[in-house]
Amino acid sequence: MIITHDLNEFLRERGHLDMIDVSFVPTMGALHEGHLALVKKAKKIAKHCIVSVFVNPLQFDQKEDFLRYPKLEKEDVHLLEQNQVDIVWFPKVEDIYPRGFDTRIEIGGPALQWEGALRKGHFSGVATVVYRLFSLVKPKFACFGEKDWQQIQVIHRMVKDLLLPVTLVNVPIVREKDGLAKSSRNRFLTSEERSRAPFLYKILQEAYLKLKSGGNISLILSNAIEALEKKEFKVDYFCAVDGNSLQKITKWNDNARLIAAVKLGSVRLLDNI
Ligand SMILES: Nc1ncnc2c1ncn2[C@@H]1O[C@H](COP(=O)(O)OP(=O)(O)OP(=O)(O)O)[C@@H](O)[C@H]1O
Ligand SMILES: CC(C)(CO)[C@@H](O)C(=O)[O-]
Ligand code: BAL
Repeated sequence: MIITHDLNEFLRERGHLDMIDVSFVPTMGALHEGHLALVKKAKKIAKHCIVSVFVNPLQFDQKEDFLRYPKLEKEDVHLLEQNQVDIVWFPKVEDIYPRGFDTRIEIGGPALQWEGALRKGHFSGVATVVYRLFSLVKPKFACFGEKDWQQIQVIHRMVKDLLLPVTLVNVPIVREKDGLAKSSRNRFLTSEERSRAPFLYKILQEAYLKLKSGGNISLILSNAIEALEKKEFKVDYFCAVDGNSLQKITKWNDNARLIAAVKLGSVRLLDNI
């Protein structure tokens, strides 16, 4: 496995794979089984797999969130080595945003609500970094996790609208045994919060089953929110939406998605079903 922090070295090594199928997994590091599911999928669909590890400053609206984002380079390299990745690239900030860089990608539609409304500039930061990474990596395939459902829809919109020559592949959510969606930020839960955290998925599942069997959407959602608040989750949103446009729906259907973001202590949990 090639491990590089140097853009020129990365491009040289990438050049050696140029004529061959390459899949790409962009990450922010502190890798766990969720990321590894993306890597495994990437390895299945293409001959070579490239992983990037870059904590993108542009997508953080809270400085403290950026500063405390876990950095575990040695452990990440070890996990990727075990999974036989071809290249792991740790870009430097100046490689992604060189002096004078002054472009932002702004996406409408699926980026406007939920995470987009609550985290100012977040999806513009995500889209801009993903576009830059795609330009440098030139992958045939790129894998993204369904844990960040809205992010996937935003990136699909960008790829479609800007005619990017990449095929996006979605990977289902990987969960802990108790149902909590794996996430790098889970490590910041206290042990008491960690034991309460799976309640979010439990409530999502219960609401989903009721919605699927034709129950009243607004009643089911308000009961779910009430149950979460009773357990002292601060609910940012818990909503039934169209799975692609992320617009609220009033009637459950086959393309619907239940999405949620809640705060538990200092951690924001994202999940969907
Ligand atoms: N539990 C999971 N199941 C499937 N995919 C996941 C999971 N966790 C993260 N991913 C995916 O891995 C990619 C990189 O995500 P990222 O590095 O931000 O990790 P993360 O665990 O989501 O961290 P955090 O949400 O705390 O920022 C994204 O496509 C994300 O959706
Ligand atoms: C796609 C991504 C790597 C862009 O920084 C990030 O948003 C993430 O880890 O989901
Ligand atoms: N995993 C999504 C990226 C973020 O929360 O910043």
